[in-house]
Amino acid sequence: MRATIFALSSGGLPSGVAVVRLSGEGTRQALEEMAGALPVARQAALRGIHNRDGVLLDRGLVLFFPGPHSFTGEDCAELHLHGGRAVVQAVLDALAGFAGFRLAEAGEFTRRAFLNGKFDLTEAEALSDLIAAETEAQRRFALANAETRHRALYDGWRRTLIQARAMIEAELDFSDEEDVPGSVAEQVWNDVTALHRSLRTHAAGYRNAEIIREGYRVVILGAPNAGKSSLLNALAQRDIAIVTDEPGTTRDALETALDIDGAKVILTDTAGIRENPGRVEALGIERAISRAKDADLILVLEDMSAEDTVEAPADAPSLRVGNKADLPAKDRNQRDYDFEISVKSGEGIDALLAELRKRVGDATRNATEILPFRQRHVQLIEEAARHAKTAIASEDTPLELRAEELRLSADALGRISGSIDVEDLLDTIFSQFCIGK
Ligand SMILES: Nc1nc2c(ncn2[C@@H]2O[C@H](COP(=O)(O)OP(=O)(O)OP(=O)(O)O)[C@@H](O)[C@H]2O)c(=O)[nH]1
Ligand SMILES: [K+]
Ligand SMILES: [Mg+2]
Repeated sequence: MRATIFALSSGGLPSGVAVVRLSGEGTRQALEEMAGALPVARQAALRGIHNRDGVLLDRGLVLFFPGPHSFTGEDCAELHLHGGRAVVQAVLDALAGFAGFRLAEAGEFTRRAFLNGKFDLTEAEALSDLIAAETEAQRRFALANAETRHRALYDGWRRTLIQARAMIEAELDFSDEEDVPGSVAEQVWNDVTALHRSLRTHAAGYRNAEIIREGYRVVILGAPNAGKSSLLNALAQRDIAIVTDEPGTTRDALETALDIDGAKVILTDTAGIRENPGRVEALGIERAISRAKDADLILVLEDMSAEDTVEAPADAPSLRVGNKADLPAKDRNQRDYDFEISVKSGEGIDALLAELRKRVGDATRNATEILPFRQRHVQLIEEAARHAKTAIASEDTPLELRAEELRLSADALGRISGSIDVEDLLDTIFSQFCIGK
């Protein structure tokens, strides 16, 4: 018999209310013994909750969700307790005393729901994202993904591949006969070629999903004393980085997360870049350059009252920002800035922020599009694309082998949403969930 699992499903204690969730065959027995008779299905009942020796542990709401119409598909229950540590511990201890009961592992409720066909893998992953969501864009994206839209897309593509393979196999079966229409194969390869293109485009959308889920990365780069740390503090509206008039103050990359119009932005302050740095500083500069290479936007900051300049790494999107507009400028007409600001007086900061807003908004606008949103998805899409490509490209290869490539391509797509066997993936996927989910 499969264990009955239980866990505290609500957040940290103490809290106003704590919800302990159960799932499995033993659920009825536990409710009967701990809370008297079983409550009416899906209706909250106020009950005394006892341990197995009949000692009252708490009074709270008890809900019973008989399977299969429950979250996991099994018999489930919720105990809404007073959110004290001792209350919750006593109830968990009592539950652990039933034969065949144990604490749920991370993501185990959702895993059971998946195994019982309550939703597919991408939906399950989206639920985990919904719980992790901190910004509006993350919430919207996760909620839109917690529908069958990924499966619908991938299953549609799989059908195309399966159809193509069927046509090729039909052609093989009839190849001795004279009246096989020769254009069939051509149409099939056109379809697969179009599909291959769609797979590549879809895979490329991952970067957008990453920006929504992980944040839009802005890196501030510049010579020592340009005012990088001052700018970070100004944009974050908090004193996060140390500011002094000593060049080389910041030695290491320093990150902070901002919420800009509902989107997550990771702002990174870096060590000032200069020739002949000290040993620690040199490491900091290396790190600054490596962060800048991964950035969605680099703010190249320059002290307009000083001589030092820094070049942004090629092909990274960047803005040239001149700082210290409050001071007399040095041969300024030779320099060309996108923005001139003074962190000290606040001049120009709003305009810079407006530009940031616009760029972040553009990058996260497609939070409602269907994008791959896990590295896992991209790997499988790329695998599918590779097999499709091999099938298309290898004209000299026997048709049987090309048909096999189409099957492999379809299978890779099927593994994304779990339409085909994914047993081997489940441990990795669900272990990233939280306990009680
Ligand atoms: N006058 C003036 N001074 C500024 C302005 N912005 C920053 N400063 C000053 O410039 C000095 C250096 O500022 P930081 O923010 O530490 O510069 P940084 O680029 O982080 O420097 P490092 O970490 O050493 O590379 C400090 O004394 C700041 O107060 C500004 O807009 N105007
Ligand atoms: K400094
Ligand atoms: Mg600094």
